[in-house]
Amino acid sequence: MADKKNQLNHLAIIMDGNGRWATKQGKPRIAGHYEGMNNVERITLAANQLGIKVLSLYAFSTENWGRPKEEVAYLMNLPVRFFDKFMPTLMKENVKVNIMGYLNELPSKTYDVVQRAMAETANNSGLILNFAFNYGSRREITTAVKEIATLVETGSITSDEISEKMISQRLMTASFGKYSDPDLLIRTSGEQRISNFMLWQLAYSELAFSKKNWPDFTREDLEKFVIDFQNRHRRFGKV
Ligand SMILES: CCc1cc(N2CCCCCC2)n2ncc(-c3ccc(F)cc3)c2n1
Repeated sequence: MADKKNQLNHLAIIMDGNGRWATKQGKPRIAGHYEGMNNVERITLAANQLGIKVLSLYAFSTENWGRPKEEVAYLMNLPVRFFDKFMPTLMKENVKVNIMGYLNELPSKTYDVVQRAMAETANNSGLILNFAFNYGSRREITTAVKEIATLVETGSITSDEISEKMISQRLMTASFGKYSDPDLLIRTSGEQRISNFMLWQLAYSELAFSKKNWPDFTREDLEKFVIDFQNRHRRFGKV
């Protein structure tokens, strides 16, 4: 009997190669970020039509603050431009926006627009578009460990009661329930690194890499990766 196809419920993407895309076009790096933003919309709609339930996109890591301040300033305004341009489409396609990260560290204008986007789409029941924004996985796990250590210190729980489930429930993906862990991670640009993205959640995820830079990654590319994933034999640590 043929293996049954894997169900792709949660797709994660590290959207890399935007600066390189721009350089190849003889344009400034920020032109790559802008085109990368437009591609977020294209791939979000494609993922929604493919029946994917959660799409996690690594937009800005806690390490990205070290980039040139002009570039950071441009990036901090991208969410404003994204929602100005795409919120009507997101609402029409019933997409629910979630932002995971240390949002209280964002500039107030950026913070306000991401909070408004989550509020406006809160009742949508389609694909969850989950932006990792000022997010870092080691910091996320460390925060969960500290919370659990406090529970032990105060006698609320014993250390024997600490479990993987207890840690998972204290991560920023807890609200996704059975879809909290990506089934597949795609990274574009040819780089093959995880870069402190969803380290706990990716424990059993399939990994795939595209040599294309993010702005060039198309719906057709996505469909090929989805078909490849469906035909993989997933092991979850077993033979
Ligand atoms: C601030 C980092 C950043 C970079 C970025 N780029 C640039 C680099 C990555 C490739 C995609 C385009 N995008 N694209 C959408 C957003 C976005 C983030 C949050 C949100 F609520 C709505 C939109 C975005 N954010």
